[in-house]
Amino acid sequence: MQLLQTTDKDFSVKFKTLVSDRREVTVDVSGTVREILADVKVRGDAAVKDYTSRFDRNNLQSLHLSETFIAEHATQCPADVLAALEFAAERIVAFHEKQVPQDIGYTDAVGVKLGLNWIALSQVGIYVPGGRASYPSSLLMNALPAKIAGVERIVMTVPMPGGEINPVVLAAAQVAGVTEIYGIGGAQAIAALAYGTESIAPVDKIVGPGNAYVAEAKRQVFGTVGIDSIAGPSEILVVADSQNNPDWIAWDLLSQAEHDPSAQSILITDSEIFAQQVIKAVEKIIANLPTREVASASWQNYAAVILVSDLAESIPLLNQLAPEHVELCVDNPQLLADQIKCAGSVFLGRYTPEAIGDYLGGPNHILPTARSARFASGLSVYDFLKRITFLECNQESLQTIGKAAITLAEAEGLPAHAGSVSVRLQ
Ligand SMILES: NC(=O)c1ccc[n+]([C@@H]2O[C@H](COP(=O)([O-])OP(=O)(O)OC[C@H]3O[C@@H](n4cnc5c(N)ncnc54)[C@H](O)[C@@H]3O)[C@@H](O)[C@H]2O)c1
Ligand SMILES: N[C@H](CO)Cc1c[nH]c[nH+]1
Ligand SMILES: [Zn+2]
Repeated sequence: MQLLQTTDKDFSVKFKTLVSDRREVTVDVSGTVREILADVKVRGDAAVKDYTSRFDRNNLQSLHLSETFIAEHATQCPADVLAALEFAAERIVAFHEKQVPQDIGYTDAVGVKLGLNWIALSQVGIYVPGGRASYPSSLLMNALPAKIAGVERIVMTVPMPGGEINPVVLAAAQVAGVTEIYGIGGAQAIAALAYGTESIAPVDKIVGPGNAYVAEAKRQVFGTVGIDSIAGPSEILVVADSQNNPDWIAWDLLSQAEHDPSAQSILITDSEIFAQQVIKAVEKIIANLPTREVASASWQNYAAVILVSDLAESIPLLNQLAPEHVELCVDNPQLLADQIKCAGSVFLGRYTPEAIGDYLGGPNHILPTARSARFASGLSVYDFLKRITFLECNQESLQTIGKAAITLAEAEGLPAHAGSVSVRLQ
């Protein structure tokens, strides 16, 4: 891992490369994705099957996974794993149930009735990644908030590389009550959900994480359908002082690196000795780790240890990076946490490894990446709800507020607007 010091002359140039929001969106990916989307829009199931054969080495007869297939595979999930899924689901549900918002309804001082109702989306697509690893945890994080919001139709896609699926994914689907499942992934799955095919009816919104192809496909279908946020290749930024065990921090950095060659891991510390200890620990772990992504050159390009003279300096750097996950491994982490403006999710103290949040802390692990935490938030119940507002005047209240509306309509040069109010005032 490269070591950068904020006092170096070229620090700002090097830091800029870490901040680049183009890390996961190469021209190559957006061009490939555009072609896949256009092809699926025209050729439907046939195109989805072609790409699934090419990218997932899976020659599907049917995109849909039958009830029997799901049940047979789900029963292969070991009992201890099923119990852990159920435990995780309980914690995720408990946190997300607290998010359900209240409708608004009141009559104002002049007698106008006003209201705002939260309405669940009717049909959503949830993307469960499955290229390099399988993600039953992402299935729970996607589906449980949708269920709590009251979504009627939840359509899940999950790639099945080589025609295989981890039984734990299908057990998680049963825990979450997801039944409409298609064994497809990547941009072709996003296209099928957005445009529909012969065998998949289109949805209104697509949520969920995925690699650079999935993230780019969600960007490109936005407008045809809603999307949650860009939840692409994982990121972690650890702020740690020298009182930490370097091995613990090294594992934390690698926990996100192992997701993807485009993942990003950054440590900010105020101790050069500690920085060197963590770099060494990372190298030692990588040498013995079976996961290939962490050793890849592209991961190393986006990974760094930044040496600051005071940990207070970490805050402006962090807010610029807007990382998916932040760990604050310091005493009194709340002091730093209160100053964070841009991050997906924050983990406080030395005993809250980010991996706990990945599985069962409670908050959602589907979080904005590629600096989109500047304007977006993690998945929540709100993503599955929309709002409709209501307004009711009576003859008296229209008299009271109508004249100002006529004045504004005339000021905008829109006489029919003015007329539709004034005819009611006579
Ligand atoms: N930000 C979050 O909230 C969050 C949560 C969980 C996982 N993740 C991320 O999800 C991702 C999972 O990635 P994954 O690859 O394991 O699974 P994935 O399901 O996202 O991607 C697999 C699909 O990518 C497509 N693909 C692969 N190579 C391609 C190519 N050359 N051309 C066109 N399409 C291609 C294939 O269609 C394949 O089905 C990781 O990047 C991980 O960091 C993010
Ligand atoms: N760290 C991922 C989000 O970036 C979520 C995850 C699922 N399983 C393991 N990790
Ligand atoms: Zn993870």
